[in-house]
Amino acid sequence: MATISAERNAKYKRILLKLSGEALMGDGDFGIDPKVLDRMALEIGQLVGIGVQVGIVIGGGNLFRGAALQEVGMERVTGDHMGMLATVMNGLALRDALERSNIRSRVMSAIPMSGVVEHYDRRTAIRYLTSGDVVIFSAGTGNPFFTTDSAACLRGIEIDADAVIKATKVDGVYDKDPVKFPDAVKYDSLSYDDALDQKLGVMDLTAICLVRDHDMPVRVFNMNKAGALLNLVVGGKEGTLIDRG
Ligand SMILES: Nc1ncnc2c1ncn2[C@@H]1O[C@H](COP(=O)(O)OP(=O)(O)OP(=O)(O)O)[C@@H](O)[C@H]1O
Ligand SMILES: O=c1ccn([C@@H]2O[C@H](COP(=O)(O)O)[C@@H](O)[C@H]2O)c(=O)[nH]1
Repeated sequence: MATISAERNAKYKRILLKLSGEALMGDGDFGIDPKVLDRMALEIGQLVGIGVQVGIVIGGGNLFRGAALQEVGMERVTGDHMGMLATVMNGLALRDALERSNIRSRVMSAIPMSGVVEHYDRRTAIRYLTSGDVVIFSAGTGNPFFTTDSAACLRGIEIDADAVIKATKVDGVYDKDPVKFPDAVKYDSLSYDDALDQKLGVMDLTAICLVRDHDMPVRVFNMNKAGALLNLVVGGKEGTLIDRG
């Protein structure tokens, strides 16, 4: 059967996919573009179709970020709470798009929100993944002063994923921010220690320390490139690999 042979060929059997909240805006500057969500659902469905187990952490940068709210005068912890709630809204929107594409999915939240989404429980999440459901882990780590990159690495380690796959707007990790510096040079791979020493801004340093300490590989790729997610999951060369080198 095609599905079984593709599953055998997949390099990763279980992944933690980190989706940028900002990317959900599409061409807008706030909120959610339904076309972007539908495209994400299609690409996630391709993974499920070849038997890959998919956990997702979604960011909140399209709605609120605690640090930005603090800059305009709000107390930081309140701002972070708003940022985490933003990721729950994004998670609900993604679940809706997945289910419209007939992809079974669940939203779990690190902050209890009875009647809206399930409270995060690791063993239940692993059970859902094993049965083929996509699990969206929302509300970050549940704690202020963290980011969803850290949440993605944390959940990736907890669910024993084969890799954390960070979907972003750039096509990998560069020696400096490629959005600001057109002469930035891309890495095909680099070590955790290099990423930390060079303070590369593609992921926060807390997240990189966590994956380094648990030897969890991270791949950064451009989610606007059609087919890239499937390609990297079956072992194609996409983006940048961060590992122990
Ligand atoms: N050395 C670097 N290599 C690649 N990208 C970098 C680097 N330094 C900074 N960046 C920036 O990091 C961004 C990637 O982070 P991204 O916006 O996807 O994550 P995020 O802020 O965690 O997402 P969100 O909060 O929207 O969920 C890129 O758009 C790029 O501009
Ligand atoms: O564990 C967490 C995760 C996130 N936050 C807050 O949410 C926003 C949105 O997350 P992004 O990673 O920036 O997309 C973040 O800026 C924090 O304010 C949090 O407090 N704890």
